[in-house]
Amino acid sequence: MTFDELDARAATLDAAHAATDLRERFLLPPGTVYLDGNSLGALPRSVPAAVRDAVEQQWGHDLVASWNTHGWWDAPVRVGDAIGRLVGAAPGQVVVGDSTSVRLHQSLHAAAALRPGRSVVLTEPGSFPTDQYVIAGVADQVGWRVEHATPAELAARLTPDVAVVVLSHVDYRTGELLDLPGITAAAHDAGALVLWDLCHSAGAVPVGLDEHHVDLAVGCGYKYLNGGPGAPAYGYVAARHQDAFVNVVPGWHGHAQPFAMADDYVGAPGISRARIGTPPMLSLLALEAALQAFDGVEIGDVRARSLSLTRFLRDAIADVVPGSAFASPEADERRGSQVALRHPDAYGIVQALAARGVVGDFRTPDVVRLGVAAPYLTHTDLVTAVRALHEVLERGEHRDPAWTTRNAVT
Ligand SMILES: Cc1ncc(COP(=O)(O)O)c(C=O)c1O
Ligand SMILES: Nc1c(O)cccc1C(=O)C[C@H](N)C(=O)O
Repeated sequence: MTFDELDARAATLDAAHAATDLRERFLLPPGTVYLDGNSLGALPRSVPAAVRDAVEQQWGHDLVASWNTHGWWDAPVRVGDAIGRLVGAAPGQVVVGDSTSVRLHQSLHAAAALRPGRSVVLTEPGSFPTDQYVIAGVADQVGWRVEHATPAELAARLTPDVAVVVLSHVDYRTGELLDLPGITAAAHDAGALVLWDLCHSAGAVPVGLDEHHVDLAVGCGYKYLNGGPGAPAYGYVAARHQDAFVNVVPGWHGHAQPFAMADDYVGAPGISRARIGTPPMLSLLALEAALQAFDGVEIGDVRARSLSLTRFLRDAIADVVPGSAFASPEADERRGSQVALRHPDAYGIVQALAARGVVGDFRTPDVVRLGVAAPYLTHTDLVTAVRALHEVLERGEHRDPAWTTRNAVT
């Protein structure tokens, strides 16, 4: 296809998907094609005024009364319910606060308490580093052995000593989407629990936590949920596990009667039991405002748009850069919301693209990661990105010596 033909095809697809074009709900710099919403989501238009109000009115004027008058105390569960709608969890099962790493640590300890006598945590090789570190750390603390299995090997490795299976719903590097319903059911057949990391799927892919009887899940607020840098994470505890949920960090916000200031810990009923300490209120309120970008939108419709965009991007790259080595799966049902390419000069490509206003990211050792946050991207944006990629490669911009020094954060 020529670029003129790609432009025409993009225009047709954009018209067909006009109902899910939510670009107006975001503030993005003009001239930028932002393909890194799977690292830091874009700024929703609803956020600045909400943060200003939280700072000036709620904190600055109403002061400590805001814990009651502005609903600060209940925010972790209220915002949890809003996230729950996007990941298929009925109200009262998601709590917001702390980082994904902390929520993972907490959930793993809870899993150990729910499956006493079992000695293995089964996970995948090559998952996001924090997941690997936290799994190893908790395994040391509770006396588990860590075993690794690829998704294809999982079924055979589900022996009766497995306490919990911990997986990323979408792989951060390749964008591979795992079969959450099938794996969850297989784990349950073996008597194990499942704990899903939803960082790269929440807000982009339907998850169906309740529908598929997931036990525990965690995720961050700053990628496809657009909560901003350092947005608090969330944890899901299925209602059926809440009474037996042991909170390894039993902070006072999770106490049944926090203002009784009791000497002994008694966990609150329901999901509040998973609360820890004072949440980062400003960030939590920013996340709550950010979630308004999904108001009136079904996640299935976001997914349909995302699939059209990633399919179009993949096909266009294959067309324009023959021989492209894709790391992300071709089949729609196995691809999350990103297109990842392997290239020996991946770092230089990402830098050269950024110099042209096309922001993706590099993941070691050789991955160009193009995240596709469907609400604020169009097929036409993607032609701009592919045109830039074509020109970078044709002109050798990716081999510019300026790109040999790697930045600390990419
Ligand atoms: C799969 C996955 N898990 C966890 C994290 C992050 O954990 P934390 O929020 O603790 O930095 C990320 C991204 O940073 C991630 O991609
Ligand atoms: N959480 C991040 C951070 O604190 C600094 C820089 C990047 C991030 C990210 O979210 C990276 C992201 N999880 C990834 O998939 O690579």
